[in-house]
Amino acid sequence: MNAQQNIAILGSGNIGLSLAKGLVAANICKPNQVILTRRNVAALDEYAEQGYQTTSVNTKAVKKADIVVLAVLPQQLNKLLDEIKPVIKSEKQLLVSVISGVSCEDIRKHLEVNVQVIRAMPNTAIAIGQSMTCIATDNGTQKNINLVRSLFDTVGVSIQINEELMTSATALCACGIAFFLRSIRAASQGGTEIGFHAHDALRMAAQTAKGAADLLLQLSSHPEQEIDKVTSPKGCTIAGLNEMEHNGFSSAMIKGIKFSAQKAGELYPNDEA
Ligand SMILES: NC(=O)C1=CN([C@@H]2O[C@H](COP(=O)(O)OP(=O)(O)OC[C@H]3O[C@@H](n4cnc5c(N)ncnc54)[C@H](OP(=O)(O)O)[C@@H]3O)[C@@H](O)[C@H]2O)C=CC1
Ligand SMILES: O=C(O)[C@@H]1CCC=N1
Repeated sequence: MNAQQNIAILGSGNIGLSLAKGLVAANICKPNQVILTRRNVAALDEYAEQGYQTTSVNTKAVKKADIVVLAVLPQQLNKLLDEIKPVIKSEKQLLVSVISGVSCEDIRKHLEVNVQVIRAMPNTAIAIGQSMTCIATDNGTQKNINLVRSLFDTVGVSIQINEELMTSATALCACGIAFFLRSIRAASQGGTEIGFHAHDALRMAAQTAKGAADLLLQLSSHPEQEIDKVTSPKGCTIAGLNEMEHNGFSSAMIKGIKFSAQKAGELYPNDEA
């Protein structure tokens, strides 16, 4: 982004603020180029103090912005689109939606404007530059796809996928953060049962999980290849692994991800009361 461009984040909650922090931390833009909105604007006071623009008036934010990020809940989207409809100009703004379960076409149909819409599915690790972000569009130009990918590449890794896979990407990557966090938490609880203080157990489990992920990412190897290096014959690793599998470890993760993806496809429309 150049110094004259602004990005509006409509719906500055968990993911909207994580995105804002990530973009500023990566030096993509200054806080004063980011316009944060939410209805309870007082909750954004600490961001206003840091130099971000804040407002509860979405139309004001859209008018100033080159890139408009939609980051409300699926059930809050229709009201938001009704509000910004009069100020969306197809030739001016690029819409980026991080909203789960809402297609580019759903958004254009509601706005009745042929604006470019690019979907991005990041996760909360975006705040520390470690997101896995999936990008999809049905009408974005290559130039704008490249722009959006370049934004998300500075705050993690992005890939472009077909739009029909976005609900699957939501489950695997966006919800996935929670699934891996819960497994680290479970490992730390096991660690406490076998003798470590809770804070030590959590740190040890988290660093071990990071090492496991980096083995795959840095060596481009397969999990089973790395597991084979850990499991000594008649050893304690295979004993522990098999006990976990007898209790449904892999099956629970697979079923959870499938259920999550199904739910992601059912989130919209379901307007907030
Ligand atoms: N959390 C995550 O890890 C991820 C979430 N997503 C998607 O991002 C979206 C947001 O999720 P999340 O950040 O968790 O949800 P949050 O509830 O934390 O954030 C939504 C924000 O939108 C604001 N909001 C609601 N209505 C309006 C409105 N009309 N105008 C302006 N702001 C509004 C709310 O504040 P207020 O009530 O004050 O208006 C709230 O701060 C969802 O669609 C979700 O599917 C995608 C990837 C990852
Ligand atoms: O739980 C949710 O619905 C959102 C979508 C992805 C992450 N959080």
